[in-house]
Amino acid sequence: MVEIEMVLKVREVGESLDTLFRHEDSLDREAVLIRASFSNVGESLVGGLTLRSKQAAVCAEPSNTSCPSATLMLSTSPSKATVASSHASSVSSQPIPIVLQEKHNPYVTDKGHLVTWLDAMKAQSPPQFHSLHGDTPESYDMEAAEYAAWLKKHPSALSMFEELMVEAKAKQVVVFLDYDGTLSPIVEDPDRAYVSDDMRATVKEVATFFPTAIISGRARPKVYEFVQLAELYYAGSHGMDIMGPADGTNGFRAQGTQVKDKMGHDVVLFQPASDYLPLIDEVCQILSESSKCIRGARIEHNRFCVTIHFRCVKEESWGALAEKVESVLKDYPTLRLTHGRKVLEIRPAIAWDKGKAVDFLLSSLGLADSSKVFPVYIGDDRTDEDAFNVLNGLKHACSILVTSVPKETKASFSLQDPCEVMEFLLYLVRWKKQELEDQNGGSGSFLQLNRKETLKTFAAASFP
Ligand SMILES: O=P(O)(O)OC[C@H]1O[C@H](O[C@H]2O[C@H](CO)[C@@H](O)[C@H](O)[C@H]2O)[C@H](O)[C@@H](O)[C@@H]1O
Repeated sequence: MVEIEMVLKVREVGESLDTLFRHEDSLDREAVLIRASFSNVGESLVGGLTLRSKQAAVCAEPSNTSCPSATLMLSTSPSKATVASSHASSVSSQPIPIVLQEKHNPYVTDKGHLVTWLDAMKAQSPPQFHSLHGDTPESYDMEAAEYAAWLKKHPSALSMFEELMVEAKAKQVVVFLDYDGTLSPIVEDPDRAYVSDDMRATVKEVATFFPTAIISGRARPKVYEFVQLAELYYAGSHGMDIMGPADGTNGFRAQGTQVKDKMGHDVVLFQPASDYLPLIDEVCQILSESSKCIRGARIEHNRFCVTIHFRCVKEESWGALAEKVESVLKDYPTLRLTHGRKVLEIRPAIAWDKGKAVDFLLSSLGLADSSKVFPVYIGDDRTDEDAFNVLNGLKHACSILVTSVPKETKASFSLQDPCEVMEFLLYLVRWKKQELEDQNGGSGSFLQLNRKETLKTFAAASFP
């Protein structure tokens, strides 16, 4: 079978590929299209490329060496165009769709308004609550009132704990945790976003009772370096790099390719965007060079994504940084831009995100029956909204946003900061212990028995 490398461009065409080939004016493009046409359009195969219909909404362009090698499946409409990497197909029969997007700049926000990247950078960096309203007693009252109103829609997961656990009773609780801003506090230097020893011990205990995964935008090895708990599942690069213990935890074992980690342990691995690695390396290198002149800018290689930090960049230079990012990204149509807390992020334009990672982990752990499972997801960032969305589609689940200011979110509940996250996790552990005790003939209210003790532990927690 002939291997063809190409960039996939999805577009709506109302005519057959045969017609499209004839009308193409670019020589290069014709060359590829002729190669495609020789295969006879219509459920045929060209070098890993399946053309399912004459009404295909796809045209392929010749690649340069930086393009991901193609293991592509095309279908009849842009919304169905799919790309499947060899890794993905080994554990998932569903090909992963390509994300269709508007031009890189300006782009469409969730609300459908066209905004420039700069506006988006400002929007994701709202001033702290106090500076929004000034520093007068009235402004404090106003903020308190706004927060109280918001809390009615997204109540504290701590105050709702007992009600929540009524729903969780007799179900398998699965815990999904974001890293930055959830397990560790937000700090200026991403390399110093440590998790406290108390938080580590808490997560370790959580994992002894429930299958537990950390789903982060960071490179998976970096999260592992911070957390250092081998019993967890780790999904790095926004879920594009999933690893878990091969022997499973709590009797649950995720599917994936079995490999050995650096220490020689057997682990399972699932990397739906592995074809993109060379491309991401290249973009990371270019951006690291081109952003050198912008003081405070920092480029972080997150394996399957590139993160551009602007937390330490003066606001007057944000536009210049956005321009640098745009000028690089326009040459890479198979990559897309998202954003988080004072970061822009470049990632493969495949429909894979933290929500898909949650879905994947649940089904690969054999926990896809939503009537028997109670997933809990805790996260603080825009990228966690994809996971909240998935949980909202399940029968029983608990989605929690970590924030101390009102924010637009799909999460049902809230916690203020990592300290409260730890308190909630301790509640979970104690609830489980109580449940096991009750099964053995004990009784009593979890909160009555444990609240004082929990708060004591929580107060002793330190976050560097
Ligand atoms: O999905 P997450 O685990 O929340 O990771 C998202 C990004 O987190 C990190 O950046 C954020 O935390 C930094 C350290 O506190 C902070 O300096 C930065 O402004 C935040 O956006 C991480 O460095 C990124 O690579 C992750 O994508």
